[in-house]
Amino acid sequence: MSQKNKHQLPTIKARILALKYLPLFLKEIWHTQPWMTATNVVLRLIRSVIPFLTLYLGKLIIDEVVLLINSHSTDTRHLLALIGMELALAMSSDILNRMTGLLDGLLGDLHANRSSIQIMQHAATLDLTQFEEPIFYDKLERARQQTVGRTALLAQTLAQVQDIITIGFLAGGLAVFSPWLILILVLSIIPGFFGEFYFNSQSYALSYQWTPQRRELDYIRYIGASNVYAKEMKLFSLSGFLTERFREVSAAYYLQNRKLAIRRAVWGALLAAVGTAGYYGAYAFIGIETIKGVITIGSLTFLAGSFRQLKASLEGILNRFTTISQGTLYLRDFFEFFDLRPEVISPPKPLPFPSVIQKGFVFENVSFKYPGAERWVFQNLNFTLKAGEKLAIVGENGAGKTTLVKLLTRLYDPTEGRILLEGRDLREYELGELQRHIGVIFQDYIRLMMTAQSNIAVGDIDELNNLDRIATAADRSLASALIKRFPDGLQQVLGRHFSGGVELSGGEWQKIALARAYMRDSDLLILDEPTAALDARAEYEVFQRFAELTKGKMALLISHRFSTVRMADRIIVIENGQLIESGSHQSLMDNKGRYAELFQLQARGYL
Ligand SMILES: Nc1ncnc2c1ncn2[C@@H]1O[C@H](COP(=O)(O)OP(=O)(O)OP(=O)(O)O)[C@@H](O)[C@H]1O
Repeated sequence: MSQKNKHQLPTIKARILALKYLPLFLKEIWHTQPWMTATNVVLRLIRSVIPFLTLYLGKLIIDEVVLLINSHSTDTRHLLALIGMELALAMSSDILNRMTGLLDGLLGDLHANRSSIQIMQHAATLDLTQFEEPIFYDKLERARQQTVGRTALLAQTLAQVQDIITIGFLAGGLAVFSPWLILILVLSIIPGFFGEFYFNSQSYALSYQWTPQRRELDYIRYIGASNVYAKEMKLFSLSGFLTERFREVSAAYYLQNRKLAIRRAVWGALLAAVGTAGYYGAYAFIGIETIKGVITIGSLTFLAGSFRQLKASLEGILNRFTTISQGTLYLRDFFEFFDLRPEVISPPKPLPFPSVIQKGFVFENVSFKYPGAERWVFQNLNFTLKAGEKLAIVGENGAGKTTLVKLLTRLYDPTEGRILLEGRDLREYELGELQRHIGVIFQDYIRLMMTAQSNIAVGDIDELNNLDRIATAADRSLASALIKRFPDGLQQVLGRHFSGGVELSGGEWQKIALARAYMRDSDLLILDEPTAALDARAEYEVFQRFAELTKGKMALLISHRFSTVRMADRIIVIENGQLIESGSHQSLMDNKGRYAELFQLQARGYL
């Protein structure tokens, strides 16, 4: 796979460094729900003492039984008291396990919800440019995908703390008897630990390297099963093409994964055998010491039990350490995603948006190329969008019409030159305020598979529940006739994505989208191909209303339809990144330049 970037692989050092994200993560968890986190920690602390107490009680019980047998006594009160205590411990242990499990689950769910919201909120602050970079998407994908992984990480980290305390007690008990046992113990688990650490690194590396392919698989899965593409999938018989690509990529990933899984299983078995041998070595040693009379039978069970428990806990800790350090690498992706900062931002002391626009917008020597692209979309573009003017932009496909809208709304900033509003650079205004004062309906407007009400309210989402306003907007865009036909009126779910939804035609969707423009009382209204899908009558009506409703306001129209374009006060023609003509429909026709040529072409096409 060509996209495998070896140099991007996280090194051991990177993994250790990534541990620094753990405290940040715990802080996140704490903020998710402080009382739940605190209760969880306290319960785990209590739980961590129980194994030691249980083993010690076991020793006391066996010694008591031996004593009773040897002394031929029938006074079992002490024995029963001890057994009762062990019973109480066993029950508390179970209850504590269930409670911590419950809290882990609840906290995990809360954290997953919280972080999903944080990811969406942060993504919304980022630049459009960032969304166009595959590396950004990979990072976002890893941050998003690991939501479940982070939930597990929480349980693992808390269990780790619990086991470390348990180990402290058990190791104390063993050390009192013989420090050698501790040494045997450590030696028997170290090989297994390194094995786990190594294989976990490999598996993270694999999943890291394959993020682009996994994204591609998700994408193919989506296209292959999407209602949006179903008709083309059928008519172009794309299913075979897509499944073949899916098979190819998924099989390659499977093979890599399988190789690793097999190596992991084989080495895991060998290294575990070393650990088991260590345990039985220690067992033999304790057994011999008991026969020699150095320790009691109760101590034999206590030590053997402690040893077994210690081994299990230590293995747990070491294995968990590798899982946690792997988890922290994903945390790194998560926190790095939040470290991404947008570049298109408001200045520290922004200008207030002008209450009345008098001079309009001026493009001053604006040159622009998309980040990473070679080709200039504009070079030294100069024009003015005057106050109160309705300006249409004409240009062939790819001339840069939509790009111009993106620059006006500061989705991008010019590469060179500047755009002025009332004589001041757009970058001096507060970004959010600027964008709120401009209403844009893009060519590829968002089609929410939600109610008609929500779809129209997109134009000013704060007015979601203002039904009067929504109904008026629908009236103005001719969407109201459509809504009357819906069984659920404004509550009708649009699109076929969810049950009960109705699908709309292209023109019907466009009427809904146009209603958004009337939701906002914007100073500048931009319609990018607003009527492309409308029939001739609807187009005529839409524009009649549009002219009335935007009287005195600025509007920018982008259209390939000259019947639309000619309604504008002024038309500019863009070609090869330059403005080549500008004027009213009549003056441009009289000019007999490019506009007149394109107009004639279209007119002939209609004949
Ligand atoms: N995000 C992007 N990254 C890189 N290049 C882009 C991007 N978006 C558009 N372009 C390029 O910029 C040029 C202008 O695109 P734009 O969408 O502004 O054209 P347009 O005039 O609106 O075209 P159309 O009439 O087809 O809608 C095109 O050559 C296009 O390939």
